[in-house]
Amino acid sequence: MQLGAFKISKVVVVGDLYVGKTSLINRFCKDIFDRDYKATIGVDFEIERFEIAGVPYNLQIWDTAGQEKFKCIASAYYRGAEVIITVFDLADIQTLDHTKQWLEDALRENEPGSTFVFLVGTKKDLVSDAACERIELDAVRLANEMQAEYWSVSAKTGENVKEFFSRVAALAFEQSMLKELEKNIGHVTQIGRGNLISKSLFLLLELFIYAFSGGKGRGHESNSASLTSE
Ligand SMILES: Nc1nc2c(ncn2[C@@H]2O[C@H](COP(=O)(O)OP(=O)(O)OP(=O)(O)O)[C@@H](O)[C@H]2O)c(=O)[nH]1
Repeated sequence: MQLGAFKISKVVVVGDLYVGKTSLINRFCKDIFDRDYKATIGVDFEIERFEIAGVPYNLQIWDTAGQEKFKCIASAYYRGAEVIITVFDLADIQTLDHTKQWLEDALRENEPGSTFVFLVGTKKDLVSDAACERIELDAVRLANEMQAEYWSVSAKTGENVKEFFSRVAALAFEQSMLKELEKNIGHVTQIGRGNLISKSLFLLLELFIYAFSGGKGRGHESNSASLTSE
């Protein structure tokens, strides 16, 4: 199967300084947590490898600087994002107010309707369950306005981090397949005698049959797809 065309998706992580963007990425990609703060200068990125339904698939995760003075460097990397993750600190409610602006800046560099948006509250370990629930009322309302999916996580304890990125990978993978399908919708392949079927549709069907007949990747599983992070 020729699946090379959709094997990488770009994910851009934005938000105020000190909200925990680097820590979130490091917990997921390296399974580490550093309590010392080192500001991101400009941008940085990690590539995380998955296997979805037996297909190798990569997420290129861009960590951007929250500091104002680096904003113009970081914004040069927003283009071509399939996923935008807007991050705020559950223990610093002001950072939630700034997420809309971060999202607008990131969306400006991308085609309308071409990105999945997530709103993520970090440092869940620093707030009580009751406080978290109160903040989440506002966060979910804002997420609806932003047409984003809301998640709360802790890079320190690791709570929800794998689950969150599994969801990101599953949605990005699905989006890549649909894009591939749209691109090739005109190209038809003859299957057997007389049956015409889009090559990509055929490919998709093959993939789904494989996925749902137990052809799962190795390693941890998410709610929505079987993923292996290598
Ligand atoms: N308790 C706790 N502290 C966290 C968590 N995530 C990040 N931190 C701390 O918050 C501080 C800032 O984290 P960073 O990940 O560097 O923040 P950032 O958003 O990447 O910051 P910039 O690079 O300046 O944009 C660090 O001291 C981290 O240790 C968390 O989930 N829980």
